[in-house]
Amino acid sequence: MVSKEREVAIEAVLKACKVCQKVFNTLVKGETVIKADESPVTIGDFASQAIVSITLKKYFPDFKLVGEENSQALKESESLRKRVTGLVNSTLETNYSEEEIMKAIDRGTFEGGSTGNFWVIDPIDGTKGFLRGGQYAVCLGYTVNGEVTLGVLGCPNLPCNDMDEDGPKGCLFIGEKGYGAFQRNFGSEEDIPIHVSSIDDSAKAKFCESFEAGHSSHKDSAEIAKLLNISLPPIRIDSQCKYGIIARGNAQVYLRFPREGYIENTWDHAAGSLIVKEAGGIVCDMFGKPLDFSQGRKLSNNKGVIATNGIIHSQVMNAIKSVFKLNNVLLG
Ligand SMILES: Nc1ncnc2c1ncn2[C@@H]1O[C@H](COP(=O)(O)OS(=O)(=O)O)[C@@H](OP(=O)(O)O)[C@H]1O
Ligand SMILES: [Mg+2]
Ligand SMILES: [Mg+2]
Ligand SMILES: [Mg+2]
Repeated sequence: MVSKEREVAIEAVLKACKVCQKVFNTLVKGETVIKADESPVTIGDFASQAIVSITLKKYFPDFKLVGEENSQALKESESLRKRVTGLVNSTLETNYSEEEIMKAIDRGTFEGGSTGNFWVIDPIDGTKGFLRGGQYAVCLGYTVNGEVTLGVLGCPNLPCNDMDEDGPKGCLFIGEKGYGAFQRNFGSEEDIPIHVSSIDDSAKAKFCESFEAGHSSHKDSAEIAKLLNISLPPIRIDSQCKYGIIARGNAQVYLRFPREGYIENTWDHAAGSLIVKEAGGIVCDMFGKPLDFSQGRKLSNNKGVIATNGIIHSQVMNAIKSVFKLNNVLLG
């Protein structure tokens, strides 16, 4: 059975991907703003969040949305406001006012929590990757009583076939609780079932991690890979595309060890973690605890993220334990 939420999420993410691709080809200096946490946000992030919000409202007028972005920077800049409004209207073939666009973006201020139904949007995950022409993803999750039940990732720059850079690019990953995980290539309507890799020997495994060492310690992951006898170099890509490549079996392990004190945002993990689980994998934090999406806008009960193909999960967790013990870090 295909839920209405799933079809709407696919429509929203595809339209948002379209605007991101449009922005990448026309982005000029001054259309990127640096936020208080020093991360970048572009007119693409704002336009993408507005498009997802408007699309959700069309089908679910009372929807609630936890979104990464808000309209503050647009309130302060007429040129950004005009540009985002123009992008949304040209993509959706609509005629919304600047105020309506900002209101749509600000639907994303919902605080989340453990009850009721709400959506979770990262309009561009991997904004730095997006700016670099690398990997990024539009990530939309749906949460029921604190649990993610639907996830759609739109990955415009990801190769459709394995990691073949010379072949076609652009695909969606779709996961719905209890119904498995699928890949749909841009321009196609076929949902191809995907499954995690069946590799059971960690020495043959590949792992992936953040492109940015500041987002996840490359040094810790290299030590863990060594203990697991992994000899292949890591796949370093931005965004939740990492969950996508675990889900379809291009890599067996995703390691994420953020700096001390960093708490993950729900929108950085909601959609991707469900897709890996529905593809047969396991997702948890660095202590082995399941990701807890019931705590509001952040994963306050978790630290770091580990995703595996399931088969080698306990080997990976044991390697993590011994490396962090060696480094005198207390594991809870
Ligand atoms: N210090 C720190 N530590 C860990 N994670 C952080 C940190 N700062 C930001 N972020 C979040 O990381 C999101 C980018 O995803 P990745 O880290 O997987 O990709 S990459 O590092 O860009 O390769 C990125 O998502 P976007 O803001 O959507 O790009 C951030 O939410
Ligand atoms: Mg960001
Ligand atoms: Mg993000
Ligand atoms: Mg983002």
